[in-house]
Amino acid sequence: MQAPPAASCRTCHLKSWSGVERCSRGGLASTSSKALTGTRVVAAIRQSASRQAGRRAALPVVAVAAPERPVILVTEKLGDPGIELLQQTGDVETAYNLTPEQLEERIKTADALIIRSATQVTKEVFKAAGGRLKVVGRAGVGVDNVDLASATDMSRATLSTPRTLQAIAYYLSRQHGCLVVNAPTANTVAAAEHGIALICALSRNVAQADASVKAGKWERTKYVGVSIVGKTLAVMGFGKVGSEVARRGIGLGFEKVIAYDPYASEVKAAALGVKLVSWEEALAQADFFSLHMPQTPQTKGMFNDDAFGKMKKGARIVNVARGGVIDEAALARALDNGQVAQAALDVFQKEPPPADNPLVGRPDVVCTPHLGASTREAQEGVALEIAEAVVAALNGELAATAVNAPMVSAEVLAELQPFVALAQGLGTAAVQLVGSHGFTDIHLTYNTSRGDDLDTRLLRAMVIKGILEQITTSTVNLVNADLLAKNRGLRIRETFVFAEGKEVLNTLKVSLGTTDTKFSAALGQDKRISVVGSVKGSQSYLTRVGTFDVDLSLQGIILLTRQIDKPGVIAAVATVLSSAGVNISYMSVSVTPDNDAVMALGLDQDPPEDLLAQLTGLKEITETCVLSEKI
Ligand SMILES: NC(=O)C1=CN([C@@H]2O[C@H](COP(=O)(O)OP(=O)(O)OC[C@H]3O[C@@H](n4cnc5c(N)ncnc54)[C@H](O)[C@@H]3O)[C@@H](O)[C@H]2O)C=CC1
Ligand SMILES: O=C(O)C(=O)COP(=O)(O)O
Repeated sequence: MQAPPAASCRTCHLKSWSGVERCSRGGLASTSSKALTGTRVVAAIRQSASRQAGRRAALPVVAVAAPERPVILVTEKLGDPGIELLQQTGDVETAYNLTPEQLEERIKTADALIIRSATQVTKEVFKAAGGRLKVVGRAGVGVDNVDLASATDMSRATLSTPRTLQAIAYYLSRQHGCLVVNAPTANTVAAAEHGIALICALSRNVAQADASVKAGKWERTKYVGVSIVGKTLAVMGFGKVGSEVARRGIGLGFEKVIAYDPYASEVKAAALGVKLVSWEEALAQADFFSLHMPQTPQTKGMFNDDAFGKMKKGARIVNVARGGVIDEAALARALDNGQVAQAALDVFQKEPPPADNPLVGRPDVVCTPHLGASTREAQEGVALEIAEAVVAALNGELAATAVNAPMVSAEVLAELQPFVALAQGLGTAAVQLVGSHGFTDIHLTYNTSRGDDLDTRLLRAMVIKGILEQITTSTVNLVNADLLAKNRGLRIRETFVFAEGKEVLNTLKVSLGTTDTKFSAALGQDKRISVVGSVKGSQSYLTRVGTFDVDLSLQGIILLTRQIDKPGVIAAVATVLSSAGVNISYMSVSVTPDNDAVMALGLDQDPPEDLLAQLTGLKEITETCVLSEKI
């Protein structure tokens, strides 16, 4: 078979032979843009000589003839400036309110798809696209309606990457597949303004009073409100939107604006005059709650019976984030018993909410139909932001907001592949050791034979991914990792410890700048949270937590216990676990000369809360911490 056409990289001008691949120096080959103006790159797999010989090898793509202009399908209302920009590049087709079946039909002839929050881009949609779809543009922040794994799988299915790269390809997304890009900043202010609008509407019964007047009534005593002055506002989730709400809350006259966000920077909060507090403090102190955390496994249903029960009686709640962070049935109960006085909801567990939603019909609940991002200005902003990103993606360029962009050259991928899971696992483990006050910076120490020649972009990105994806909606990749960390006020420092031998990486240490930890043994001598790991065989291992040596695979669930080393303690822990039916797959114990010990146990399942309480109830156990799945 003939080699595909050569093309030169825009960055380094070296010849590249793949239309959408990066060259070895990280630049993009220029055939992809050419391909989209004159030909279309399709995922035709070229069998290499070595594959025919029974081995798998790197498989380039081939350019074939295709229509001149790409087809861009827009399935939700997009601002005119965005449409105009897209029309300069491709044929724009708008088709709103498609059923899933209609979308699956239309997608077959699309090169790009632009959506907002209502279009579900499922596995079936990617399958139906048959490899033609190159980019999905989300005109807004949340990409929870896009099946990112399927965007990934699609490219794997069509391009079958070499076996040794599959794991890394899974993490980092494709060189040849469907990109997903979003517009994460242009609607921040709009969402914050909507939060403020709902706070005001709630405190003065604006919506209910309006409906009453329009119904011919004049109920002045029924709609007496409450003042904002003298009250405390708790901003729950102090990211882009939350911090803008806090800034505006201070201007509105709230006596105190506090924020709960275990991962936010205290410096950033203090600069806005906001005090970061713990979850319990926020619940106990606030009169108004404004929710701005993403929906993640950790935040799902976090406003439940227990949380409402800890609030001041008569608290008011506004949710412009995601419906799933509130347990809707629990909120209805809290409203029934007066624990919560009123709520204003822009988002719902299911949208549009079904007829039996327990909140929508209530007079003490104000609802808007997911309008947070719906201002003219924000929609123009996201339309332009997403159009630019989609055009760039169609031209084979990287967008800073790419959610699954091409990453690094195949050579670097291959070399660093064993360490990718390690870097992400250490980031995930480290952040789970942080207490409620967060951390200020990340320090990475590479013990490597390459010294400072080691290309750390990928590993650094994976550590940041491990950390940030536990705490934000952002999807982290090589392109945006440093920017996302910087935006959160996180400083990153890297140190190289030169090692003898040929190992690319002997150990990686991730240390977070804080003394606030859920597990004090995780603090190193420098009083920072630190974890160290290495790769043995192809497995990632956690080898040190704070000053304690451990030896445990970084997969699955890890239980850390700190204890006084005495005969019988290990057996007592094992007995508690086994009596609860929790299987221990592996165990390592590290003891200091003064009998201070840390035990690391690999568990087959998450230990229930009461089991941890039982463990800390044992006289010799001083603390416990669980590093959960997704490591
Ligand atoms: N209603 C609407 O139309 C809109 C809704 N949104 C939603 O608003 C939310 C926030 O968006 P951004 O501020 O842009 O995201 P962001 O990623 O900038 O901020 C999210 C913040 O939540 C914090 N967080 C994570 N886990 C937490 C936890 N367990 N407890 C407390 N805080 C936690 C993170 O540390 C981060 O600071 C997202 O869910 C987004 O989808 C955004 C725009 C419009
Ligand atoms: O950007 C977000 O996350 C939003 O929730 C806005 O959704 P929308 O674009 O208005 O459907």
